[in-house]
Amino acid sequence: MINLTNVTFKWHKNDKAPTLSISELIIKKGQHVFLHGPSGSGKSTLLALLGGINTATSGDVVILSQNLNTQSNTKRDAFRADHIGTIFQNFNLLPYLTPLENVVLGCQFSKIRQRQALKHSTTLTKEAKRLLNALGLSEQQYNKNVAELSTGQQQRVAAARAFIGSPELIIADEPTSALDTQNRESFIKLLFEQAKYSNSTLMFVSHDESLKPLFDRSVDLISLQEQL
Ligand SMILES: Nc1ncnc2c1ncn2[C@@H]1O[C@H](COP(=O)(O)OP(=O)(O)OP(=O)(O)O)[C@@H](O)[C@H]1O
Repeated sequence: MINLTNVTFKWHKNDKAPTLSISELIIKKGQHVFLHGPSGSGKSTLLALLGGINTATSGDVVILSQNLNTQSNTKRDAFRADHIGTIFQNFNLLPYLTPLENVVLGCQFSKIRQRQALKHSTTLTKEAKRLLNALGLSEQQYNKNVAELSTGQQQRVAAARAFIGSPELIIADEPTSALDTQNRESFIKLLFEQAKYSNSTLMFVSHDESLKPLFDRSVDLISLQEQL
């Protein structure tokens, strides 16, 4: 599913040392992976490589048998729309759309994701409702102004948007940092249920190591790079 080989990444050509240097990282399909490491260790940088937002300075970043490092920006954008759902730390919801519209938007740029969504429900709106319900947002909130939702409610909308159309990879960058421990755990369990339902691999980043036991596998970015 994910296969990184001899990957280095420098933000600037003249940087003395790379921000990331990973000899090998293999993630199997369907795994729920907890990626952790101290602040500044490169977690978000790695997620940006996996999502094809940035490309490695050297090495291969292969996702679903496609080497993102040899693809054009346009191809990587299309690949991301078709195969990757992202839950951002600050959620990145569009404030002028309702929660329901925000979720449908998650598959607007991909025919593949739309087709997948329509396998589960008869319309995209119905599928968005199914996901919002499964992720714990009550129906009264579906057509509200997004700006009027609490942090926890916005997080559920962001997760439903990532999952619509069952992308093979879900990338979640510190999505629970604003929640208390109990809400964090229950939200993560809902994420796992959806990941299972859509057979998605989950890459979840957090500082909070107490969450580690909930996951199938944990990757410590510092030790990963020491394996060089
Ligand atoms: N756009 C950028 N331009 C230049 N350097 C950057 C950029 N973004 C991040 N960096 C640097 O890359 C390094 C890794 O940053 P990154 O955000 O990936 O770490 P992180 O582990 O996700 O940190 P945190 O846990 O604080 O979010 C840091 O030294 C940071 O200063």
